Amino acid sequence: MKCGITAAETRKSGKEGEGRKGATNTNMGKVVSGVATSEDVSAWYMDEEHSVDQRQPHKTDPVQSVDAATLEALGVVHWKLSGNEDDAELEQIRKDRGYSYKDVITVSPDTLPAYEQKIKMFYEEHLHSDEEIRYLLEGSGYFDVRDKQDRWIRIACPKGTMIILPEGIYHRFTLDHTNYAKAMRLFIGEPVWTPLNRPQESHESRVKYLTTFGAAA
Ligand SMILES: CSCCC(=O)C(=O)O
Ligand SMILES: [Fe+2]
Repeated sequence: MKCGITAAETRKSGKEGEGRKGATNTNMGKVVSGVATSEDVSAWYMDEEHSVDQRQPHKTDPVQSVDAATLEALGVVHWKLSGNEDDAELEQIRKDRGYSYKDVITVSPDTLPAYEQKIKMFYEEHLHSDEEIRYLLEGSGYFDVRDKQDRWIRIACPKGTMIILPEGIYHRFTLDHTNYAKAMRLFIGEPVWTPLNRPQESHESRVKYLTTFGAAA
């Protein structure tokens, strides 16, 4: 199901966990069945407790939730799928968006070569010259993205999360307390994973991102 929802729907659906049931999202072409509500995404503004383990949730007190409409305005789109590799909606998204390449990465101390180095690299604030597309098959983790005021938003990605970060957005990734994430990586054509660490203000992908999504909300 597509989790991007309109601001109006977000207002109607009310508190997290009380979303409208049984609605049909007709906006997304063939991927239409399902429920688009605020309970589909769990995202929040991060605290600034730099001394606390990055794998902790880093919620503020009180929690400042971020809805799917806010993420969408940053160019971040996501779906909640089954978590199976042969998910029919996944195949439809791949077809619709031209994701010809796929592989699977398992982020855990036992499976990922140069684990410590990669974990550190994933958590350095960076951007890419293409979308970053991940589909969580097992385990979980957090993607953090910068909002328009340069605040960190933490997006919880449990199994089944399909998330697309747009080209040029500043972001980072961390495992959570489970210390394990198995994810499908998707790409259009030959993949380029190179992280371009901040600052990248004159990089054409950053300029393009700001032109498309940069205007203050
Ligand atoms: C959930 S996938 C692991 C992180 C990753 O591949 C990345 O940040 O590029
Ligand atoms: Fe990245």
